[in-house]
Amino acid sequence: MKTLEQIAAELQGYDPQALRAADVNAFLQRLVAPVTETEEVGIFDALGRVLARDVVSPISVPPHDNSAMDGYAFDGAQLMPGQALVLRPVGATALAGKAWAGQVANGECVKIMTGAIMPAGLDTVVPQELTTTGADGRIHIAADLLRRGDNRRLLGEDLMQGRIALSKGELLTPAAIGLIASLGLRSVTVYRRLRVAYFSTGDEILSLGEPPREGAVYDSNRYTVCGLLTRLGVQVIDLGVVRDEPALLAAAFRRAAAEADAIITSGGVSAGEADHTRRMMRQLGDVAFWRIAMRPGRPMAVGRIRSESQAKSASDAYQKSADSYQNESTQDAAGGSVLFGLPGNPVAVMVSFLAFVRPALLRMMGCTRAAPPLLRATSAEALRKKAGRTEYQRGLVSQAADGTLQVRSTGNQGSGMLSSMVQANGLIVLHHDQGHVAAGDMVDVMMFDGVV
Ligand SMILES: Nc1nc2c(c(=O)[nH]1)N[C@H]1C(S)=C(S)[C@@H](COP(=O)(O)OP(=O)(O)OC[C@H]3O[C@@H](n4cnc5c(N)ncnc54)[C@H](O)[C@@H]3O)O[C@H]1N2
Ligand code: MOO
Repeated sequence: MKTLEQIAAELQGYDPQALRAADVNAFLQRLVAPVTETEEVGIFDALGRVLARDVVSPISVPPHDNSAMDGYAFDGAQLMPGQALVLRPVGATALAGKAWAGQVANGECVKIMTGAIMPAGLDTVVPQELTTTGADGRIHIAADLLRRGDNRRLLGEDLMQGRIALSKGELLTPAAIGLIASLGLRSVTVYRRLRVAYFSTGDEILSLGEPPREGAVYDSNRYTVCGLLTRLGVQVIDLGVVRDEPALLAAAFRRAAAEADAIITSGGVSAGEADHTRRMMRQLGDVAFWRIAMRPGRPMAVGRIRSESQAKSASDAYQKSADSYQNESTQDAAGGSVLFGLPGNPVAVMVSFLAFVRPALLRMMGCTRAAPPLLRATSAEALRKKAGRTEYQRGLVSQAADGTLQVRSTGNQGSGMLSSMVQANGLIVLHHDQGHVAAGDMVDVMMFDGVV
Protein backbone atom coordinates (compact mmCIF):
# COMPACT_ATOMS: atom_id res chain seq x y z
CA MET A 1 0.00 0.00 0.00
CA LYS A 2 1.40 3.39 -0.96
CA THR A 3 1.82 6.31 1.42
CA LEU A 4 0.22 9.66 0.59
CA GLU A 5 3.66 11.00 -0.17
CA GLN A 6 4.34 8.24 -2.70
CA ILE A 7 1.01 8.84 -4.43
CA ALA A 8 1.58 12.58 -4.48
CA ALA A 9 4.99 12.03 -6.07
CA GLU A 10 3.27 10.18 -8.95
CA LEU A 11 0.92 13.08 -9.73
CA GLN A 12 2.40 15.77 -11.91
CA GLY A 13 2.19 19.24 -10.42
CA TYR A 14 0.59 17.99 -7.17
CA ASP A 15 -0.01 21.03 -4.97
CA PRO A 16 -2.12 20.33 -1.86
CA GLN A 17 -2.98 24.03 -1.65
CA ALA A 18 -4.31 24.34 -5.20
CA LEU A 19 -5.51 20.96 -6.38
CA ARG A 20 -7.60 20.59 -9.53
CA ALA A 21 -10.81 18.61 -9.14
CA ALA A 22 -9.63 16.08 -11.78
CA ASP A 23 -6.42 15.49 -9.80
CA VAL A 24 -8.44 14.75 -6.67
CA ASN A 25 -10.07 11.81 -8.43
CA ALA A 26 -6.74 10.62 -9.84
CA PHE A 27 -5.24 10.74 -6.33
CA LEU A 28 -8.16 8.92 -4.73
CA GLN A 29 -8.17 6.16 -7.34
CA ARG A 30 -4.56 5.46 -6.34
CA LEU A 31 -5.24 5.74 -2.62
CA VAL A 32 -8.04 3.21 -2.43
CA ALA A 33 -8.16 -0.46 -3.39
CA PRO A 34 -11.07 -2.87 -3.82
CA VAL A 35 -11.95 -5.07 -0.84
CA THR A 36 -10.79 -8.63 -1.34
CA GLU A 37 -13.24 -10.66 0.75
CA THR A 38 -16.16 -12.22 -1.07
CA GLU A 39 -19.40 -13.95 -0.13
CA GLU A 40 -22.13 -15.95 -1.80
CA VAL A 41 -25.57 -14.30 -1.77
CA GLY A 42 -28.97 -15.36 -3.05
CA ILE A 43 -29.98 -13.32 -6.08
CA PHE A 44 -32.82 -11.63 -4.20
CA ASP A 45 -30.15 -10.13 -1.92
CA ALA A 46 -27.72 -9.31 -4.72
CA LEU A 47 -29.23 -6.04 -5.96
CA GLY A 48 -26.64 -3.26 -5.77
CA ARG A 49 -23.82 -5.65 -4.90
CA VAL A 50 -20.70 -6.05 -7.03
CA LEU A 51 -19.79 -9.33 -8.74
CA ALA A 52 -16.53 -10.75 -7.44
CA ARG A 53 -16.33 -13.56 -10.03
CA ASP A 54 -17.36 -13.79 -13.68
CA VAL A 55 -20.71 -15.49 -14.20
CA VAL A 56 -20.19 -18.14 -16.87
CA SER A 57 -23.39 -19.36 -18.55
CA PRO A 58 -24.13 -22.97 -17.53
CA ILE A 59 -26.77 -23.11 -20.27
CA SER A 60 -27.67 -21.30 -23.47
CA VAL A 61 -30.48 -18.75 -23.45
CA PRO A 62 -32.71 -19.29 -25.28
CA PRO A 63 -32.05 -23.02 -25.06
CA HIS A 64 -33.50 -23.70 -28.57
CA ASP A 65 -34.25 -21.86 -31.79
CA ASN A 66 -37.80 -20.65 -31.19
CA SER A 67 -40.52 -18.49 -32.65
CA ALA A 68 -40.72 -14.76 -31.84
CA MET A 69 -44.34 -14.56 -33.10
CA ASP A 70 -47.65 -16.39 -33.17
CA GLY A 71 -47.94 -17.47 -36.81
CA TYR A 72 -46.71 -20.17 -39.21
CA ALA A 73 -43.22 -21.69 -39.36
CA PHE A 74 -41.81 -22.83 -42.69
CA ASP A 75 -38.56 -23.39 -44.57
CA GLY A 76 -37.49 -19.92 -45.74
CA ALA A 77 -35.56 -21.36 -48.70
CA GLN A 78 -38.93 -21.30 -50.50
CA LEU A 79 -39.12 -17.47 -50.45
CA MET A 80 -38.48 -16.07 -53.93
CA PRO A 81 -38.21 -12.37 -54.77
CA GLY A 82 -41.43 -11.01 -56.28
CA GLN A 83 -43.36 -14.22 -55.61
CA ALA A 84 -46.14 -14.93 -53.14
CA LEU A 85 -46.01 -18.21 -51.23
CA VAL A 86 -48.88 -20.55 -50.48
CA LEU A 87 -48.38 -23.20 -47.77
CA ARG A 88 -50.49 -26.00 -46.39
CA PRO A 89 -50.56 -26.25 -42.57
CA VAL A 90 -49.70 -29.72 -41.26
CA GLY A 91 -49.75 -31.43 -37.87
CA ALA A 92 -50.65 -29.99 -34.47
CA THR A 93 -49.88 -26.42 -33.41
CA ALA A 94 -46.33 -26.04 -32.03
CA LEU A 95 -46.75 -24.76 -28.46
CA ALA A 96 -44.20 -23.19 -26.10
CA GLY A 97 -42.66 -25.76 -23.76
CA LYS A 98 -43.22 -28.81 -25.99
CA ALA A 99 -41.11 -30.29 -28.77
CA TRP A 100 -43.03 -30.60 -32.06
CA ALA A 101 -42.95 -34.06 -33.54
CA GLY A 102 -43.41 -34.66 -37.26
CA GLN A 103 -42.07 -34.01 -40.73
CA VAL A 104 -42.64 -30.91 -42.85
CA ALA A 105 -42.15 -31.03 -46.60
CA ASN A 106 -41.78 -28.21 -49.14
CA GLY A 107 -45.09 -26.39 -49.59
CA GLU A 108 -46.06 -27.07 -45.97
CA CYS A 109 -46.00 -25.05 -42.75
CA VAL A 110 -46.71 -25.52 -39.04
CA LYS A 111 -48.91 -23.28 -36.92
CA ILE A 112 -46.65 -22.02 -34.12
CA MET A 113 -46.99 -19.96 -30.94
CA THR A 114 -44.44 -17.43 -29.57
CA GLY A 115 -41.63 -19.18 -27.68
CA ALA A 116 -42.32 -22.63 -29.19
CA ILE A 117 -39.30 -24.64 -30.39
CA MET A 118 -38.86 -24.33 -34.18
CA PRO A 119 -39.75 -27.70 -35.78
CA ALA A 120 -36.69 -29.39 -37.34
CA GLY A 121 -35.77 -27.97 -40.75
CA LEU A 122 -37.88 -24.78 -40.40
CA ASP A 123 -36.18 -21.42 -39.99
CA THR A 124 -38.73 -18.67 -40.73
CA VAL A 125 -42.01 -17.55 -39.14
CA VAL A 126 -44.73 -15.43 -40.71
CA PRO A 127 -46.86 -13.61 -38.12
CA GLN A 128 -50.49 -14.68 -38.49
CA GLU A 129 -51.70 -11.11 -39.14
CA LEU A 130 -49.54 -10.99 -42.28
CA THR A 131 -51.28 -14.01 -43.78
CA THR A 132 -54.63 -14.77 -45.38
CA THR A 133 -56.25 -18.18 -45.41
CA GLY A 134 -57.71 -19.55 -48.61
CA ALA A 135 -61.00 -21.46 -48.89
CA ASP A 136 -58.93 -24.66 -49.02
CA GLY A 137 -57.28 -23.79 -45.66
CA ARG A 138 -53.95 -22.93 -47.26
CA ILE A 139 -51.92 -19.99 -45.92
CA HIS A 140 -51.09 -17.15 -48.33
CA ILE A 141 -48.02 -14.99 -47.81
CA ALA A 142 -47.73 -11.93 -50.09
CA ALA A 143 -44.55 -11.37 -52.13
CA ASP A 144 -41.49 -9.71 -50.56
CA LEU A 145 -42.99 -9.61 -47.08
CA LEU A 146 -40.31 -11.62 -45.32
CA ARG A 147 -36.71 -12.66 -45.49
CA ARG A 148 -35.41 -16.09 -44.60
CA GLY A 149 -34.84 -16.39 -40.82
CA ASP A 150 -37.33 -13.66 -39.87
CA ASN A 151 -39.13 -13.94 -36.53
CA ARG A 152 -36.93 -16.75 -35.31
CA ARG A 153 -34.88 -16.40 -32.11
CA LEU A 154 -31.65 -18.36 -32.24
CA LEU A 155 -30.35 -20.75 -29.62
CA GLY A 156 -27.93 -18.84 -27.35
CA GLU A 157 -28.54 -15.46 -29.03
CA ASP A 158 -28.89 -13.87 -25.59
CA LEU A 159 -26.38 -15.99 -23.66
CA MET A 160 -24.23 -18.84 -24.96
CA GLN A 161 -23.31 -21.78 -22.76
CA GLY A 162 -19.70 -21.56 -21.54
CA ARG A 163 -19.32 -17.86 -22.29
CA ILE A 164 -19.04 -15.03 -19.74
CA ALA A 165 -22.53 -13.65 -19.14
CA LEU A 166 -21.50 -11.00 -16.59
CA SER A 167 -18.01 -9.91 -15.67
CA LYS A 168 -16.40 -9.48 -12.30
CA GLY A 169 -16.77 -5.84 -11.22
CA GLU A 170 -20.33 -5.44 -12.55
CA LEU A 171 -22.72 -3.61 -10.29
CA LEU A 172 -25.80 -5.81 -10.06
CA THR A 173 -28.79 -3.92 -11.45
CA PRO A 174 -32.34 -5.29 -11.71
CA ALA A 175 -31.54 -6.30 -15.33
CA ALA A 176 -28.37 -8.13 -14.23
CA ILE A 177 -30.29 -9.99 -11.53
CA GLY A 178 -32.88 -11.04 -14.12
CA LEU A 179 -30.13 -12.21 -16.45
CA ILE A 180 -28.56 -14.33 -13.70
CA ALA A 181 -31.97 -15.84 -12.96
CA SER A 182 -32.43 -16.62 -16.68
CA LEU A 183 -29.37 -18.85 -16.36
CA GLY A 184 -31.08 -20.82 -13.59
CA LEU A 185 -28.60 -19.60 -10.97
CA ARG A 186 -29.90 -19.00 -7.46
CA SER A 187 -26.83 -17.24 -6.04
CA VAL A 188 -23.74 -15.28 -7.04
CA THR A 189 -20.34 -14.46 -5.57
CA VAL A 190 -20.07 -10.79 -4.64
CA TYR A 191 -17.57 -8.65 -2.78
CA ARG A 192 -18.44 -8.25 0.86
CA ARG A 193 -20.34 -5.10 1.66
CA LEU A 194 -18.16 -2.06 2.25
CA ARG A 195 -18.33 -0.67 5.79
CA VAL A 196 -18.31 3.11 5.99
CA ALA A 197 -18.33 5.04 9.27
CA TYR A 198 -19.63 8.59 9.49
CA PHE A 199 -19.62 11.29 12.14
CA SER A 200 -20.30 15.01 12.19
CA THR A 201 -17.92 17.24 14.14
CA GLY A 202 -18.36 20.68 15.67
CA ASP A 203 -19.43 22.11 19.03
CA GLU A 204 -22.21 24.11 17.37
CA ILE A 205 -23.86 21.01 15.91
CA LEU A 206 -27.08 19.89 17.58
CA SER A 207 -28.37 16.36 17.40
CA LEU A 208 -32.06 15.92 16.71
CA GLY A 209 -33.99 16.05 19.98
CA GLU A 210 -31.73 18.67 21.55
CA PRO A 211 -33.36 22.05 22.16
CA PRO A 212 -32.25 24.92 19.90
CA ARG A 213 -29.39 26.98 21.30
CA GLU A 214 -27.94 30.33 20.30
CA GLY A 215 -25.41 29.96 17.50
CA ALA A 216 -26.05 26.24 17.12
CA VAL A 217 -27.43 24.43 14.06
CA TYR A 218 -29.03 21.06 13.70
CA ASP A 219 -26.91 18.35 12.16
CA SER A 220 -28.03 17.85 8.58
CA ASN A 221 -24.83 16.36 7.14
CA ARG A 222 -25.31 13.12 9.02
CA TYR A 223 -28.61 12.61 7.25
CA THR A 224 -27.51 13.59 3.76
CA VAL A 225 -24.32 11.52 3.92
CA CYS A 226 -26.01 8.47 5.47
CA GLY A 227 -28.67 8.77 2.74
CA LEU A 228 -26.05 8.92 0.00
CA LEU A 229 -24.22 5.94 1.53
CA THR A 230 -27.39 3.90 1.87
CA ARG A 231 -28.20 4.47 -1.81
CA LEU A 232 -24.70 3.30 -2.66
CA GLY A 233 -25.46 0.03 -0.86
CA VAL A 234 -22.71 0.18 1.74
CA GLN A 235 -23.08 -0.74 5.40
CA VAL A 236 -23.29 2.54 7.28
CA ILE A 237 -21.75 2.82 10.74
CA ASP A 238 -23.37 5.96 12.13
CA LEU A 239 -21.30 7.51 14.94
CA GLY A 240 -23.49 10.61 15.31
CA VAL A 241 -22.13 14.01 16.34
CA VAL A 242 -18.73 14.19 18.04
CA ARG A 243 -17.84 17.32 20.01
CA ASP A 244 -14.58 19.10 19.35
CA GLU A 245 -12.74 17.47 22.27
CA PRO A 246 -9.54 15.51 21.73
CA ALA A 247 -10.55 12.46 23.80
CA LEU A 248 -13.97 12.17 22.14
CA LEU A 249 -12.53 12.66 18.66
CA ALA A 250 -9.76 10.12 19.30
CA ALA A 251 -12.30 7.56 20.53
CA ALA A 252 -14.53 8.13 17.48
CA PHE A 253 -11.64 7.85 15.02
CA ARG A 254 -10.30 4.72 16.74
CA ARG A 255 -13.68 3.02 16.73
CA ALA A 256 -14.31 3.99 13.11
CA ALA A 257 -10.86 2.72 12.07
CA ALA A 258 -11.43 -0.58 13.86
CA GLU A 259 -14.84 -1.19 12.30
CA ALA A 260 -14.85 0.49 8.89
CA ASP A 261 -13.06 0.41 5.55
CA ALA A 262 -13.64 4.12 5.11
CA ILE A 263 -14.42 7.00 7.44
CA ILE A 264 -16.31 10.11 6.40
CA THR A 265 -16.45 13.14 8.66
CA SER A 266 -17.89 16.59 8.18
CA GLY A 267 -16.51 19.82 9.57
CA GLY A 268 -13.25 20.98 11.07
CA VAL A 269 -11.07 20.68 7.97
CA SER A 270 -10.45 24.36 7.28
CA ALA A 271 -7.88 26.16 9.39
CA GLY A 272 -10.26 27.22 12.21
CA GLU A 273 -8.84 27.94 15.66
CA ALA A 274 -11.06 25.75 17.80
CA ASP A 275 -10.51 22.71 15.66
CA HIS A 276 -9.03 19.64 17.26
CA THR A 277 -10.32 17.60 14.35
CA ARG A 278 -7.39 18.42 12.06
CA ARG A 279 -4.87 17.79 14.82
CA MET A 280 -6.46 14.45 15.68
CA MET A 281 -6.55 13.33 12.03
CA ARG A 282 -2.88 14.14 11.72
CA GLN A 283 -2.03 12.40 14.98
CA LEU A 284 -3.95 9.19 14.29
CA GLY A 285 -3.00 8.65 10.68
CA ASP A 286 -1.38 9.74 7.47
CA VAL A 287 -3.53 12.67 6.33
CA ALA A 288 -3.16 15.42 3.73
CA PHE A 289 -5.13 18.67 4.02
CA TRP A 290 -6.13 19.99 0.65
CA ARG A 291 -7.48 23.21 -0.75
CA ILE A 292 -9.21 22.22 -3.94
CA ALA A 293 -9.72 24.67 -6.79
CA MET A 294 -13.48 24.18 -6.71
CA ARG A 295 -16.69 25.61 -5.37
CA PRO A 296 -18.26 24.58 -3.13
CA GLY A 297 -16.17 22.12 -1.16
CA ARG A 298 -12.78 23.79 -1.14
CA PRO A 299 -11.18 22.24 1.96
CA MET A 300 -10.90 18.47 2.29
CA ALA A 301 -8.77 16.10 4.36
CA VAL A 302 -7.75 12.79 2.85
CA GLY A 303 -5.65 9.91 4.04
CA ARG A 304 -5.75 6.91 6.33
CA ILE A 305 -6.55 6.55 9.99
CA ARG A 306 -4.96 3.67 11.89
CA SER A 307 -6.86 1.50 14.31
CA GLU A 308 -5.32 0.83 17.73
CA SER A 309 -3.80 -2.47 16.60
CA GLN A 310 -2.40 -0.94 13.41
CA ALA A 311 -0.95 1.93 15.42
CA LYS A 312 0.71 -0.60 17.72
CA SER A 313 2.16 -2.61 14.84
CA ALA A 314 3.38 0.65 13.29
CA SER A 315 5.17 1.59 16.46
CA ASP A 316 6.57 -1.94 16.84
CA ALA A 317 7.80 -1.75 13.25
CA TYR A 318 9.36 1.59 14.00
CA GLN A 319 11.16 0.04 16.99
CA LYS A 320 12.39 -2.85 14.89
CA SER A 321 13.54 -0.67 12.03
CA ALA A 322 15.39 1.46 14.62
CA ASP A 323 17.30 -1.75 15.37
CA SER A 324 17.82 -1.99 11.57
CA TYR A 325 15.48 -4.98 11.46
CA GLN A 326 13.26 -4.91 8.37
CA ASN A 327 10.03 -6.86 8.17
CA GLU A 328 6.77 -6.79 6.30
CA SER A 329 4.83 -5.07 9.08
CA THR A 330 6.23 -1.73 7.89
CA GLN A 331 3.89 -2.33 4.96
CA ASP A 332 0.92 -2.49 7.34
CA ALA A 333 1.94 0.82 8.86
CA ALA A 334 0.69 2.50 5.68
CA GLY A 335 -2.67 0.69 6.06
CA GLY A 336 -5.77 1.78 7.94
CA SER A 337 -9.20 3.07 7.04
CA VAL A 338 -9.43 5.58 4.25
CA LEU A 339 -10.44 9.00 5.55
CA PHE A 340 -12.58 11.49 3.67
CA GLY A 341 -12.68 14.59 5.87
CA LEU A 342 -15.36 16.72 4.19
CA PRO A 343 -15.99 20.40 4.91
CA GLY A 344 -18.87 21.32 7.19
CA ASN A 345 -21.08 23.31 4.85
CA PRO A 346 -24.06 21.11 3.91
CA VAL A 347 -23.93 21.60 0.15
CA ALA A 348 -20.13 21.33 0.11
CA VAL A 349 -20.53 17.94 1.81
CA MET A 350 -22.91 16.64 -0.83
CA VAL A 351 -20.92 18.00 -3.74
CA SER A 352 -17.61 16.58 -2.47
CA PHE A 353 -19.33 13.27 -1.87
CA LEU A 354 -20.76 13.09 -5.40
CA ALA A 355 -17.65 14.38 -7.14
CA PHE A 356 -14.96 12.50 -5.20
CA VAL A 357 -16.09 10.15 -2.44
CA ARG A 358 -18.64 8.23 -4.45
CA PRO A 359 -16.22 7.22 -7.26
CA ALA A 360 -13.60 6.25 -4.65
CA LEU A 361 -16.09 4.14 -2.68
CA LEU A 362 -17.28 2.44 -5.87
CA ARG A 363 -13.69 1.43 -6.55
CA MET A 364 -13.40 0.09 -2.98
CA MET A 365 -16.63 -1.88 -3.57
CA GLY A 366 -14.88 -3.57 -6.50
CA CYS A 367 -17.02 -1.87 -9.13
CA THR A 368 -15.31 -1.42 -12.49
CA ARG A 369 -18.22 0.15 -14.36
CA ALA A 370 -17.38 3.55 -15.85
CA ALA A 371 -19.12 6.56 -14.32
CA PRO A 372 -22.22 7.61 -16.23
CA PRO A 373 -21.44 10.36 -18.76
CA LEU A 374 -22.33 13.95 -17.99
CA LEU A 375 -25.43 15.20 -19.75
CA ARG A 376 -25.21 18.15 -22.19
CA ALA A 377 -27.91 20.78 -21.80
CA THR A 378 -28.44 24.36 -22.94
CA SER A 379 -28.06 26.87 -20.16
CA ALA A 380 -31.32 28.83 -20.03
CA GLU A 381 -29.51 31.76 -18.44
CA ALA A 382 -26.13 33.41 -18.07
CA LEU A 383 -23.98 31.89 -15.28
CA ARG A 384 -21.11 33.67 -13.59
CA LYS A 385 -18.04 31.45 -13.38
CA LYS A 386 -14.48 32.17 -12.34
CA ALA A 387 -11.88 30.46 -14.53
CA GLY A 388 -9.26 28.46 -12.61
CA ARG A 389 -11.62 26.40 -10.49
CA THR A 390 -14.34 23.81 -11.02
CA GLU A 391 -17.79 24.98 -10.01
CA TYR A 392 -20.72 22.72 -9.28
CA GLN A 393 -23.92 24.75 -9.49
CA ARG A 394 -27.27 23.37 -8.50
CA GLY A 395 -29.46 23.09 -11.58
CA LEU A 396 -32.86 21.91 -12.73
CA VAL A 397 -32.80 20.12 -16.08
CA SER A 398 -36.05 20.17 -18.04
CA GLN A 399 -37.25 19.67 -21.59
CA ALA A 400 -37.61 22.85 -23.64
CA ALA A 401 -40.58 23.38 -25.97
CA ASP A 402 -38.48 22.16 -28.93
CA GLY A 403 -37.72 18.91 -27.09
CA THR A 404 -34.08 19.69 -26.27
CA LEU A 405 -32.71 19.67 -22.73
CA GLN A 406 -32.21 22.92 -20.90
CA VAL A 407 -30.92 23.67 -17.44
CA ARG A 408 -31.43 26.58 -15.10
CA SER A 409 -29.85 27.37 -11.79
CA THR A 410 -32.01 26.77 -8.72
CA GLY A 411 -31.05 30.06 -7.15
CA ASN A 412 -28.84 30.98 -4.23
CA GLN A 413 -25.66 28.96 -4.55
CA GLY A 414 -24.43 29.55 -0.97
CA SER A 415 -22.70 26.41 0.26
CA GLY A 416 -24.98 26.21 3.28
CA MET A 417 -28.20 26.38 1.22
CA LEU A 418 -29.77 22.93 1.14
CA SER A 419 -33.06 24.33 -0.23
CA SER A 420 -31.52 25.03 -3.65
CA MET A 421 -30.04 21.52 -3.57
CA VAL A 422 -33.48 20.02 -2.98
CA GLN A 423 -34.93 21.91 -5.96
CA ALA A 424 -32.12 20.69 -8.21
CA ASN A 425 -32.05 17.42 -10.16
CA GLY A 426 -28.38 17.73 -11.07
CA LEU A 427 -25.17 19.68 -10.69
CA ILE A 428 -24.07 21.95 -13.54
CA VAL A 429 -20.36 21.17 -13.83
CA LEU A 430 -18.42 24.23 -14.94
CA HIS A 431 -14.93 22.98 -15.67
CA HIS A 432 -11.61 24.34 -14.44
CA ASP A 433 -10.69 26.46 -17.45
CA GLN A 434 -14.23 27.50 -18.33
CA GLY A 435 -15.27 31.16 -17.84
CA HIS A 436 -18.69 32.83 -17.71
CA VAL A 437 -21.54 31.04 -19.45
CA ALA A 438 -23.89 32.96 -21.76
CA ALA A 439 -27.58 32.08 -22.06
CA GLY A 440 -27.84 29.48 -24.83
CA ASP A 441 -24.38 27.96 -24.24
CA MET A 442 -24.14 24.21 -23.77
CA VAL A 443 -23.05 23.02 -20.31
CA ASP A 444 -22.32 19.67 -18.66
CA VAL A 445 -24.65 18.36 -15.97
CA MET A 446 -24.12 15.53 -13.46
CA MET A 447 -27.63 14.21 -12.91
CA PHE A 448 -28.67 13.00 -9.46
CA ASP A 449 -31.19 10.36 -10.53
CA GLY A 450 -29.46 7.05 -10.77
CA VAL A 451 -26.32 8.65 -9.40
CA VAL A 452 -27.12 9.29 -5.74
N1 LIG B 1 -9.87 31.38 6.48
C1 LIG B 1 -10.57 30.46 5.83
N2 LIG B 1 -11.79 30.20 6.24
C2 LIG B 1 -12.54 29.28 5.58
C3 LIG B 1 -12.01 28.65 4.44
C4 LIG B 1 -10.70 28.94 4.04
O1 LIG B 1 -10.20 28.38 3.07
N3 LIG B 1 -10.01 29.85 4.79
N4 LIG B 1 -12.79 27.78 3.73
C5 LIG B 1 -14.22 28.00 3.86
C6 LIG B 1 -14.91 26.93 3.24
S1 LIG B 1 -14.92 26.94 1.58
C7 LIG B 1 -15.60 26.01 3.95
S2 LIG B 1 -16.50 24.81 3.15
C8 LIG B 1 -15.60 25.97 5.39
C9 LIG B 1 -15.22 24.55 5.86
O2 LIG B 1 -14.94 24.59 7.20
P1 LIG B 1 -14.89 23.33 8.11
O3 LIG B 1 -14.78 22.09 7.34
O4 LIG B 1 -13.85 23.56 9.12
O5 LIG B 1 -16.34 23.27 8.70
P2 LIG B 1 -16.93 24.02 9.93
O6 LIG B 1 -16.27 25.32 10.14
O7 LIG B 1 -16.98 23.07 11.04
O8 LIG B 1 -18.39 24.26 9.36
C10 LIG B 1 -18.67 25.08 8.27
C11 LIG B 1 -20.16 25.45 8.26
O9 LIG B 1 -20.94 24.29 8.12
C12 LIG B 1 -21.86 24.13 9.21
N5 LIG B 1 -21.91 22.71 9.57
C13 LIG B 1 -20.86 21.99 10.00
N6 LIG B 1 -21.28 20.73 10.26
C14 LIG B 1 -22.59 20.68 10.00
C15 LIG B 1 -23.55 19.63 10.08
N7 LIG B 1 -23.22 18.42 10.49
N8 LIG B 1 -24.82 19.90 9.72
C16 LIG B 1 -25.17 21.16 9.31
N9 LIG B 1 -24.28 22.18 9.20
C17 LIG B 1 -23.01 21.94 9.55
C18 LIG B 1 -21.24 24.94 10.31
O10 LIG B 1 -22.17 25.34 11.26
C19 LIG B 1 -20.61 26.09 9.56
O11 LIG B 1 -21.58 27.07 9.27
O12 LIG B 1 -14.66 26.87 5.91
C20 LIG B 1 -14.68 28.17 5.29
N10 LIG B 1 -13.79 29.01 6.00
O1 MOO C 1 -16.17 25.63 -0.59
MO1 MOO C 1 -16.89 25.80 0.92
O2 MOO C 1 -16.98 24.25 0.65
O3 MOO C 1 -17.61 27.19 0.26
O4 MOO C 1 -18.48 25.65 1.35
